[in-house]
Amino acid sequence: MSDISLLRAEFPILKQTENGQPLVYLDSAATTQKPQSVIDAITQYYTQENANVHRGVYGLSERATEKYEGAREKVRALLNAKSTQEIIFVRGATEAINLVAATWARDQLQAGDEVLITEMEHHSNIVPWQLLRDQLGIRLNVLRINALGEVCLNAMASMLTPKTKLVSITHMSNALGTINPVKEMIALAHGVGAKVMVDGAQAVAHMKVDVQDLNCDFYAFSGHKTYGPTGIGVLYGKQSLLEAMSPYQAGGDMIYSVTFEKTQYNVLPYKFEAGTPNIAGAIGLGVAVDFLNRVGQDAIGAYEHELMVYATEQLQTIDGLRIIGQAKNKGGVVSFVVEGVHPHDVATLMDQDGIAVRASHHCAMPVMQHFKVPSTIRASLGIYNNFEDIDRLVASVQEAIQMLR
Ligand SMILES: Cc1ncc(COP(=O)(O)O)c(CN[C@@H]2CONC2=O)c1O
Repeated sequence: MSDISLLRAEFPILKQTENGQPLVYLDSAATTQKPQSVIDAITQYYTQENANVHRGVYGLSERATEKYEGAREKVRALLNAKSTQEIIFVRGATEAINLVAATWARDQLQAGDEVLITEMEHHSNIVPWQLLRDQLGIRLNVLRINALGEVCLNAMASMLTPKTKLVSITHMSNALGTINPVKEMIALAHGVGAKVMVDGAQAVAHMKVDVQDLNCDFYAFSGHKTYGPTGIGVLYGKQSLLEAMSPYQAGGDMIYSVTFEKTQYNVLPYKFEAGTPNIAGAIGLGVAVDFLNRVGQDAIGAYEHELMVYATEQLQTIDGLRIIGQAKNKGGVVSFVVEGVHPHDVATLMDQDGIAVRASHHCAMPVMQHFKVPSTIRASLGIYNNFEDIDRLVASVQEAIQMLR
């Protein structure tokens, strides 16, 4: 692992204080902080390279297009996709999932067909399928989690039927930290002919993702959770599926020719990229990919795992504190509740100590229902966190509890 103190120095926001204390940022599952290289790339685009892409026949536009499409190639390589035609730029994981629901699913699913999700999904991988259930009459089946926050492959196999047409699963839970055995889950789903969408929002910044090795049909992630800017994300899709899918949004750039009688759509990936894209965001994402490649996704995940284990051990010494989510295979997320005090009150007091944690249902209300809690306090890790951050977290939790009890 690269020198953490040198890596921390690349993140300007970490130099500031919060309520007079050095900031301890422990909400990377919500959004990661941005390295100076990403910030500089966006500034450089707007100060030296700004032009619309794909259509200009002048140097500025050609350079902007080169940067934009260069970012797409970086993402292709990061995911080990076969072709840049399989890399669609969207706003984030939410839009990626909604795009599949609005196109592939609406094209392919009919009343009585089944979609399988897990109990640990983020709302962005629950509600789109509920909308289709209510509109198309499909069945939405839910693979339950156990007391540790894990799914069971045997239980999944027993829920798959010839009517299961889509399995949509998170790679890593934002609320629990559970890392799912997605490769095995994909193989099980393909065994009954179902396609598989993987929500990778919490995975790409923490582990190497190889979409060909996984053999997933779709894979989604958000740039802002991978040290990139907000408003840019990626949908990977197998080219054969994307070719057959109806367009998602209609307008400029997604067309080849338009008459009032008929429109011929553009080739991939542009068929799914209507209108002026988030050019600066994509360029920023490309530089974030450079950062991930320089530090190493698996190295980041391994370091965060060490911090997570240390944080769990330290927090568990606190009377009345219960860790929510104790999967054997777990990423850099520690969710917990404390008997007799509300998560929001604890997090609010922790903010006074300069500690930034999330107190919420984390857009995973079914997970909260499963564990019978209204919300949790969640500390989620990034490459810039260190063991001192964990010590300050634990001390601040202890102090907040004493004040509240
Ligand atoms: C597993 C998962 N899927 C999808 C999303 C949606 O991503 P976008 O908001 O980028 O479209 C999130 C967001 N995570 C939330 C956002 O804030 N805190 C969280 O844990 C997520 O954690």
